[in-house]
Amino acid sequence: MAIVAVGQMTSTASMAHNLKQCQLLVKKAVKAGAKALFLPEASDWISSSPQETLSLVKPVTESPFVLGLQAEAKREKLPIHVGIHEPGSDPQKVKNTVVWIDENGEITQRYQKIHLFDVEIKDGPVLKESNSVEPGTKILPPFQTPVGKVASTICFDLRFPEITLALKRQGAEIITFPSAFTVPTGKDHWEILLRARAIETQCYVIAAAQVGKHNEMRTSYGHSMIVDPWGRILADVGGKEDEPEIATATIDRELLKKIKTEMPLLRRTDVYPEV
Ligand SMILES: O=C(O)CNC(=O)[C@H](CS)NC(=O)CCC(=O)C(=O)O
Repeated sequence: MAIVAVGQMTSTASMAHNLKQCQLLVKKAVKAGAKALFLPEASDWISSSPQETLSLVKPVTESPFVLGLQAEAKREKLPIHVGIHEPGSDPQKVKNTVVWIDENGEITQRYQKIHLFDVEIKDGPVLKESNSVEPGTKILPPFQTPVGKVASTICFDLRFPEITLALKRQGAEIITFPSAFTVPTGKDHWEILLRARAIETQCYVIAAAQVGKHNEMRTSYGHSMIVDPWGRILADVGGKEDEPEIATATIDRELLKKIKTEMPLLRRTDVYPEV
């Protein structure tokens, strides 16, 4: 049994401001007795243009945001899972990644978002993530942590059950979706997708989300959530842009085992292909 914390915030283009918000979330997580803190996609910044993003991006070893969070993790002995940007192999592009910073402040895992958010919704969001982001090409195998076996995905990946089913097959216990969901898609899809992923994988789902107004062009839906392997919502931070907030829940290894034993989801790979 371990307590986990999910953190919600409103990143802007100021890395210093965003680090301050994360430091507050670390403080709250430590106070709540959490053994790991999960932060949103693009916690380091949300910009208003690809040009701005390119002007901000730095390798992790030179990013004041990442270095600052590593120091927090080390000081508090608190692992942190956080969404950031990293330089792409093409100098005109960045990587949208999530890293695991362990309790010693070391980056020990890294996943690069594989599905990019390119949408043109009438009267809704028009976003072309692939203009500035280079897609990842690999699933990161679930990794052991003090709170259980964690599997990383990012935001729009949530809509592709293939990745989460693959992670389930590789032994995931906790599937994470650090996100910055738009308001129109969030209000109709966010909760149902998170609960569906939890139910079909029989895993805990931890989804840290950006909330509120980042700039003139971007607003996020919020509702950071922790869902149990039966699909029940254990925590929901809500949709208000206030001061950075956390919610916590307890990861129960026995419940993971119980649900898998009581309702084995045996695949018919003789009928359809295994993903
Ligand atoms: O731009 C950054 O720096 C951070 N990245 C994001 O905010 C990404 C790409 S624009 N957002 C999403 O994937 C939202 C998905 C979504 O809202 C849905 O699937 O409905």
